[in-house]
Amino acid sequence: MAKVEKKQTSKKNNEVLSLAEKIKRKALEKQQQAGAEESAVDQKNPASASDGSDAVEEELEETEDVFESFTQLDLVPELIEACENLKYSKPTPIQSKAIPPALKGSDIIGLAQTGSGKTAAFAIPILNQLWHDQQPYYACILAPTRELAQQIKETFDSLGSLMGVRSTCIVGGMSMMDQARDLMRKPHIIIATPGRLMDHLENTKGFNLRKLKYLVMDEADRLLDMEFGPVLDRILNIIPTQGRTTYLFSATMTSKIDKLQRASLTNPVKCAVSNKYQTVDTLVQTLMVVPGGLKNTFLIYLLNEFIGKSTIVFTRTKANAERISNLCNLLEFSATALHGDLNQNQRTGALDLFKAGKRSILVATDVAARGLDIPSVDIVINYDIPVDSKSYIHRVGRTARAGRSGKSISLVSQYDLELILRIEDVLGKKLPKENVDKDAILALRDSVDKANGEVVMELNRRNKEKQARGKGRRGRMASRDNMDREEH
Ligand SMILES: Nc1ncnc2c1ncn2[C@@H]1O[C@H](COP(=O)(O)OP(=O)(O)OP(=O)(O)O)[C@@H](O)[C@H]1O
Repeated sequence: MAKVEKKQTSKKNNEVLSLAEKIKRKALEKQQQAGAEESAVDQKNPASASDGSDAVEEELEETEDVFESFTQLDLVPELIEACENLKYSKPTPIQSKAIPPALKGSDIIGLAQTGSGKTAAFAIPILNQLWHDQQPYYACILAPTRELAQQIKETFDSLGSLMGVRSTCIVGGMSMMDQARDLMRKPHIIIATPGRLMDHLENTKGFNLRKLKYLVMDEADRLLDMEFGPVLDRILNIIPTQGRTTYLFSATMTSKIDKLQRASLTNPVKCAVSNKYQTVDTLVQTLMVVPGGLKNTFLIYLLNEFIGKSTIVFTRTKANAERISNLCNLLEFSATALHGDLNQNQRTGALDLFKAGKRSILVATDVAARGLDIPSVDIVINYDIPVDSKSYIHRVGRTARAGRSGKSISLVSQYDLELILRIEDVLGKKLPKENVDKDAILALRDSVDKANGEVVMELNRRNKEKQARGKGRRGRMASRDNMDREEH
């Protein structure tokens, strides 16, 4: 019996694989017909893909604080050398704006587009001061997701590599015991997600932040929103206000005074490089209007068009991320999924595979929307349009970072029209429509639908198995530790 089932499954798999071949061949033929030349022109001159409606951009705020090198910034030599080692030839605009007042001891509200070097803008002044005043638990950096916290730690470690800086990452999903041991080693810098930090403040003997000198909220608008609010208030109540410097950084900042007051800033200096929800000029953003029931087909068509490019596909739900990732793999695109239903090892593993180029497609929920810096990402596809316009800004900001070019395409169904209008409103421009060959897309429909059916069946089977084993996560979902999932 088992053998028959296995044979049938393998027959089905073969069928789907040959369909995959067919899909790829068709799309490649189409691509060749369209001519490689055209796409080369678009890549060299990304603006040519837009309809020109985005030509008028509001002027950026004054650029008087421009520094041509880090040596002009009055930093300790160890930091200047670390910047050189990282190939940072000169400060980015937000670094030029934020570092001088930060070195003078001001609280800072830093606003600049995605990928513009905000992490170093707050890390450099902290490390510079730490050099003069080495103390354990000197600075605490809060971030909304575990992966972002880990990445910020890596930036502190490389910038502080010549200074003997000790840092530790305190995030959910990892062993409390190991983290308590790391905290007992008295690191200078703690990078944490709020829920897990609070757990340690309450439960880890000998750990407190009474002498904290710097508090940074990266992705501050997210940390100050409803979901993180209560735990953040508790953290802010515990740590000292006297003698503490506070930095808030984000690409999208709340202007609500009550929210900012919550962070108890003292005469903050506003360092804004972008003066509204702004995306970078090197990013080409388009949309595709997708007729009902054709989203998967449009997506597979696009992935074929961009075959070999490093792509992030964003979905609204964990289930969609899992399904799309499986669909891609069944059709022989190399994909991996990143969402909050995976355990931390799986999450880290998926991200590592994608970063190392071992998978060219990352299918993710908004857990990957903010902060992640993967310079190789060429394309962002919004399979589902985000409900929150800010999320759109952060998602598309995973490409076109640090002056590179990149492209984002949003798949817009009839139900998303209002959302996309809101996003266009926030961006202050219309998103041009992608030119598509509808016949070429429709030719893929049956094959993609069939493959999707296979995937849905398989995932249902796995879910039933999981339920039978009683491994539902529902009970754990509500816990504070899972707040850094960044999913609703
Ligand atoms: N002065 C510099 N010169 C060159 N590259 C830099 C400089 N400062 C930072 N970078 C690089 O720019 C990239 C983006 O930096 P970072 O991740 O800090 O951006 P961000 O502004 O925090 O983006 P996001 O809003 O998406 O979190 C990183 O790869 C970083 O190493």
